[in-house]
Amino acid sequence: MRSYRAQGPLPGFYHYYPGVPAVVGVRVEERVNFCPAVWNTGLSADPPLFGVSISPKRFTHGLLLKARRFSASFHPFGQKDLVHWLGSHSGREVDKGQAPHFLGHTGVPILEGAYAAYELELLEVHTFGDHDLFVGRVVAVWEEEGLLDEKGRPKPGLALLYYGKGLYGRPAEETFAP
Ligand SMILES: Cc1cc2nc3c(=O)[nH]c(=O)nc-3n(C[C@H](O)[C@H](O)[C@H](O)COP(=O)(O)O)c2cc1C
Repeated sequence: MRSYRAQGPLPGFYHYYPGVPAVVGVRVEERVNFCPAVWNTGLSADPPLFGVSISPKRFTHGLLLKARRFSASFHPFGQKDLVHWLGSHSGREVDKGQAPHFLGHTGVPILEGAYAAYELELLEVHTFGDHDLFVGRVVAVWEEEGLLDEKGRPKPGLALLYYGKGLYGRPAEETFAP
């Protein structure tokens, strides 16, 4: 294998991809915005905590601090064009609230078409380098039963995967339970 010493920002810090992007939905008064975040992770099962790492450059960042609640939704690969559009335009320039969505129990906007979504209440924000980790407590869950298997997992081959630098894919339909 080739190796090189890491100095400063890496040209491609993406070797842990492909990842499943979460679409972060946030609303402040009438303003609705959506921002895909592939830097997302479960943090705790009990209580259910989920985090998204968002750059302060994003319009979403300021909205999250104001709203203190947000959604995170997970989408089929068929929605790749929409997810890519949401992730390549800023709410500062376009109204991404025009994307089809509904409001959850807590009033957070949830992008239509998801196989699953969380409603989260913002618990803490921690800065790690050039991104801030927004940690939310899951207060409601939405699931599209027809898109999930009997254990609540997305059906094989369904989820949208992000490979970085504008490349998307989907998982194989073949699965293994060793
Ligand atoms: C698939 C995908 C994943 C992304 N993941 C992140 C992420 O984890 N964190 C982040 O800050 N930006 C991420 N971005 C970039 C933002 O989504 C993008 O800059 C977006 O246009 C910001 O919108 P806003 O300015 O309306 O908040 C991602 C973009 C794409 C396309």
